[in-house]
Amino acid sequence: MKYKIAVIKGDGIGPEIVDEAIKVLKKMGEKYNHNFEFTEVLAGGIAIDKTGKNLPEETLQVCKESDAVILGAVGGPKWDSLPGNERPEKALLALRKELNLYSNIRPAVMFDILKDTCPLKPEIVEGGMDIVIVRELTGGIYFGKKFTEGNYACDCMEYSKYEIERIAHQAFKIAQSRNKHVTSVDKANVLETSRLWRKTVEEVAKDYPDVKLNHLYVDNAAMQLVVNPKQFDVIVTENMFGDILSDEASMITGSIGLLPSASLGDNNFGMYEPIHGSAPDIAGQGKANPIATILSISMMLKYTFGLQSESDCIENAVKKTLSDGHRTADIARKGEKIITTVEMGNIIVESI
Ligand SMILES: NC(=O)C1=CN([C@@H]2O[C@H](COP(=O)(O)OP(=O)(O)OC[C@H]3O[C@@H](n4cnc5c(N)ncnc54)[C@H](O)[C@@H]3O)[C@@H](O)[C@H]2O)C=CC1
Ligand SMILES: CC(C)CC(=O)C(=O)O
Ligand SMILES: [Mg+2]
Repeated sequence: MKYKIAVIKGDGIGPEIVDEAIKVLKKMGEKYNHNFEFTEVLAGGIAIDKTGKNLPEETLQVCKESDAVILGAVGGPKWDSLPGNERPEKALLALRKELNLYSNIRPAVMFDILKDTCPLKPEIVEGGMDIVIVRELTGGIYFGKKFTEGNYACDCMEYSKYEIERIAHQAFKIAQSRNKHVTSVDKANVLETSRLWRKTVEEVAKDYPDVKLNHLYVDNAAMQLVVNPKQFDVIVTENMFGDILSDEASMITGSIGLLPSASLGDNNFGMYEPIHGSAPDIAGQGKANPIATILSISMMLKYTFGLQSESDCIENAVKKTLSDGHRTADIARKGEKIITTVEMGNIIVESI
C-alpha cells in the first residue's frame, strides 16, 4: 500500500531529527513492504528565507493532499523580531487550524531504563509515570483575539462549548482504553473559559460512566506532576496549559527530547511532531535527541495508518537501544559515553 507523507523539517534541529525519523520509516518500509512516499515542503523560518512567507500555499496544499504530515520544529532567534503574524511559529498554528487538528495527544511515559535520569526523589521515580496529555490545539489564548496598541497588548482566551466537547470526548475515549481516569485541568477559580470547560467536561463525562473524572486547577496540577505523577492517567486541558504541562512532564521522563505527539482531527489524518521546539542552542551540533521524532513516527503508523505491529516495532527498537545503554547528551549521566543524533538514528534503524 502507498502512504503519502508531507515532510516539514523546519528550523534549528528540525532537519537533523526529521532526517533520522525518515531513515527509520524507510527501514520500516523495507521490512514490512510498505511504500512510504515523501514530499518535502517548507514552513517556518526557512520558508520565510526562501519564499518570503512562513507558510507558502504549496505547503498547505501538499499537506491537505497527504495522508499524514511529519514536522520537526519551527522558529529561532533569527526571526524573533518579526511581527506576530509573520513569525515562523505562526505557520505551525496556521497549519493546525487549517488542517483542523484540534486534538494533541502527548504520551509521557517514564522508561524503566531511564529512571535514573529523572530529577525527582527516588521514591517518586519508583512509582513511575505513564500518562497521556490530551491538549486542545486549535482554540484558547493562542487563537483568540489579539492586538497591541502602543503600550497596551491583549490576548483573549476564547472557547466554545463545541470545542471543549470534542476534546473531552477524545480524552474519555483514550481513558477507556487505558486506566479509566480523566483529570481535567483548568483555572475555573478565575477564568470564564475554565468555568465553561469544567461544566462541559462534566456533561461529557456522563457518556462515560466507566471513567472516573476529577478536576485540578492548573497551578496545583503543575505541582502534583512532580509530587505524584503516578496519580494521573489521562490529563485533558486547554491549549496553553497543555503546552506547558507537557514540557514539565517531559523532564520527569528524562528529557524533552523523548516525548512525541500526534495532532489529530476528525478522520485518520494527523500531523506528527516532537513536543519540543527547534532548540537553537544545540542546532547543527549533532546533540539533538531524535527519539521524540522517531516515536512520533510510531504514533503515525498506529493512529493514521492503523499499523499497530509496525508501531510497536519502532517503540521496541527505541527501548532496546536505550536498554543497550546508548545515550545522546540530554539523557546521559556523568561519565557515560555520548552519541550523536545520527548515531542514535542509525542504532535504532539497526535494532529494527
Ligand atoms: N513545535 C514547534 O515548532 C515549537 C517551536 N518552538 C520554537 O523553538 C524555538 C526554541 O524554543 P525553546 O523555548 O528554546 O524550546 P525548545 O524546546 O526548542 O528547547 C528547550 C530546551 O530543550 C532542549 N531540547 C529541545 N529539544 C531537544 C532534543 N531533541 N534533544 C535534546 N535537547 C533538546 C534545547 O536544547 C533547550 O535547552 C523558539 O523559536 C520557539 O518558539 C518551541 C516549541 C515548539
Ligand atoms: C508555537 C508553539 C505554540 C508551539 C509549542 O510550543 C507546542 O506546540 O508545544
Ligand atoms: Mg510547547
